[in-house]
Amino acid sequence: MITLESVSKRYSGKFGHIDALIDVSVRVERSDIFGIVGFSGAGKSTLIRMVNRLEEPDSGTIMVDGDDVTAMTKKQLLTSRRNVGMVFQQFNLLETKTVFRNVAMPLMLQGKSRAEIARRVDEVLDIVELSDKRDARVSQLSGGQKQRVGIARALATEPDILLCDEATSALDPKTTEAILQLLKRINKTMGVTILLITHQMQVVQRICNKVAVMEGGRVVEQGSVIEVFGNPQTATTQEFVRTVINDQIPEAVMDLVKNDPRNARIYRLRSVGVASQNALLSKLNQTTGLEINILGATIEQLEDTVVGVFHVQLVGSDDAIDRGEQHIDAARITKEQVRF
Ligand SMILES: Nc1ncnc2c1ncn2[C@@H]1O[C@H](COP(=O)(O)OP(=O)(O)OP(=O)(O)O)[C@@H](O)[C@H]1O
Repeated sequence: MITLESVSKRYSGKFGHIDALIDVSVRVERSDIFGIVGFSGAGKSTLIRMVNRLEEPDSGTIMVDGDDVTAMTKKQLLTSRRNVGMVFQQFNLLETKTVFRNVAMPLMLQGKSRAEIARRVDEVLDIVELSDKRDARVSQLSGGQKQRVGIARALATEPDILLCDEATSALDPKTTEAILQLLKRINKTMGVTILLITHQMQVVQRICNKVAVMEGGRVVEQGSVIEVFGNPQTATTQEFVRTVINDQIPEAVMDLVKNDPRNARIYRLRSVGVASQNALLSKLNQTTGLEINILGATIEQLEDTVVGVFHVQLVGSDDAIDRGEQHIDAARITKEQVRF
């Protein structure tokens, strides 16, 4: 549905150049909620702006719904943009105009009739649950209500794709959650594909099914949210995942372990689904006779499953611990020895 293939973009200026995107390839399927996460300056905004050609790539191709965006004429591009709604962090609304007027704007630009505009605006205001504010001025609304207007405006032209540029970054946690649930409902009930950029992993955890992690203009990791959260490969991804799933052993626990004179090893285990983890630990104990101490555990829900990080101390002979390791590998649980 949206495919970026080997896209690169360099900004040049007085002080040299910046490679904002380096050989970026991303594939968003129909009905995905695809999150792009990264620290400031990673290239997220540049990437999302490529999809409706607010930015021109230096090289690579960008396909939206089978059409090559980079090869479009101005007229074709205008038509294509109607199919791609955009939601902004700072809302980008006309503050002194009414909610109705703001949402009507893209339809007016399309030359729709007054009756058609009124019908569609009422329809989308109902979707974002803001019908009672139809005639209020935007300046009188709260941040969350403003973002609902922004989403209604983006949906007015009945797009198949919604691009969200840090859509919840200016909102408090409760309002963020309400807006995220609204986006999820729009995705599920209307089948709208959502591509969003964020620096908050919580946003990805709450609503995305796929994620790409960006760093220094490159996509360093991408996949299903469960794959990436369950087994983050790069240091940057691990840092982001850690903001949602704590994978550190509490210091006080570590101190106790350090002073334990017995032969032992500590492992960080990552698993998808709790059942597998629980079964493994009891099996380990039964078959190897190891003493197993859980030093910490974090379990977080992702989509319809859970991802867990467990720290376990295996106490016993080296031979028994080696056999324990084999059981862990056989259970397809990702393990990493924690050294101190
Ligand atoms: N128009 C521009 N001219 C020059 N450099 C730019 C321009 N736009 C972006 N950049 C640079 O390109 C890099 C990527 O910027 P981009 O805005 O895409 O990152 P980002 O991940 O969206 O960051 P943030 O979360 O802070 O918005 C940065 O180093 C930025 O300074």
